[in-house]
Amino acid sequence: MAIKFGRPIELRDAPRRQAETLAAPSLDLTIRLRRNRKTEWARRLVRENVLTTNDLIWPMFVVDGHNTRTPVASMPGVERLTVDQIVRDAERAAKLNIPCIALFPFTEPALRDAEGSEALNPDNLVCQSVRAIKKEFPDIGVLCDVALDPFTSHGHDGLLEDGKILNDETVAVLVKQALTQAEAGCDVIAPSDMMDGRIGAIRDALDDNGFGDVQIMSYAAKYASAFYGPFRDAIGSAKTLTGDKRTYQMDSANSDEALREVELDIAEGADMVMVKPGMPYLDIVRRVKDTFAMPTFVYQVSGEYAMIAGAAANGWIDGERAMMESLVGFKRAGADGILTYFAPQAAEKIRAES
Ligand SMILES: NCc1[nH]cc(CCC(=O)O)c1CC(=O)O
Ligand SMILES: [Mg+2]
Repeated sequence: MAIKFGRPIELRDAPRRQAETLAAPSLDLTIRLRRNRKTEWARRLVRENVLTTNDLIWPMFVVDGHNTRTPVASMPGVERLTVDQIVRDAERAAKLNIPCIALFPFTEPALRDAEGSEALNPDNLVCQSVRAIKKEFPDIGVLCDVALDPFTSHGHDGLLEDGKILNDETVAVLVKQALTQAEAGCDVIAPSDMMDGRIGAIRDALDDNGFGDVQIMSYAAKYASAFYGPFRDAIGSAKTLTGDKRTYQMDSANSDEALREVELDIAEGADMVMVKPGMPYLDIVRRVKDTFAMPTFVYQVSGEYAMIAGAAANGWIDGERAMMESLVGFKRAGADGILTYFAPQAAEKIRAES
């Protein structure tokens, strides 16, 4: 039915109802969208998007030591965990039915060097964690980030020469890092470095080395963002980072370019693609999902978490409602899943309400 000014065109010539009295004015509206919002049951009935526990990937920070949990100051409620404690949180994830966890290491400064060589140590914190988690909870998905920044003395994701990040030389190292993680038992390789050509190179190497079943989730459209600040505190690269990452991460003003990045990563063999950060880039999530119909993920990054958790801790917003609103917003934008530090809280809330 064609509609103009709130009155169906077919009804435009029909006699109008008289307003009852002037004291109680009544608009002559045939259509009132508020009817469907009147009651909780009706709101539930017409709800278009739902967040479920199946949508969640829980990022965790691992640190050397034993039986220790250290709060990350800029991420209220998030801690760095020793390997034994990572296994305890993996257990919590498994009990909450969260499908997948993501691992990020805090590397001791003494182990960092210009080449990020600790990334290739088969006994580094990430590999230790993967083995420990898989031993106790083989059915939970484990995702490992591929990039050199937790391991380099300069805090960049790649190899640095004369102030420049080398692309192809970095890709050669990332391939070795991915193989090291696959060897440890990682299920999903997630390159976050934004070098050109790394997805294809990693896919080839995985296939050639008997890891044909290891999935790749590409950080395909990753922007140079101020919202990564608390993460860099958490992995200890905030103070060491020289300069910024704008020669490899995307310019936040760009949208078409994100489609080109995603298209290439799909062509090179990505099984799943990701947009990062999340809340300021919902338009990118929507365009990527509509254009490629791929499993599309979004990372609600540390700074987004900090904004909500920090404001909530001050009593400025209702933290739980802001959390759920932000997460369903990703679903509405077309995301199939969300990497979020809120994963355990959100899963608990979903469970309590079902
Ligand atoms: N390449 C490393 C990496 N992987 C995930 C994040 C950020 C995640 C977050 O902020 O929560 C970063 C930081 C960066 O690129 O500087
Ligand atoms: Mg790319």
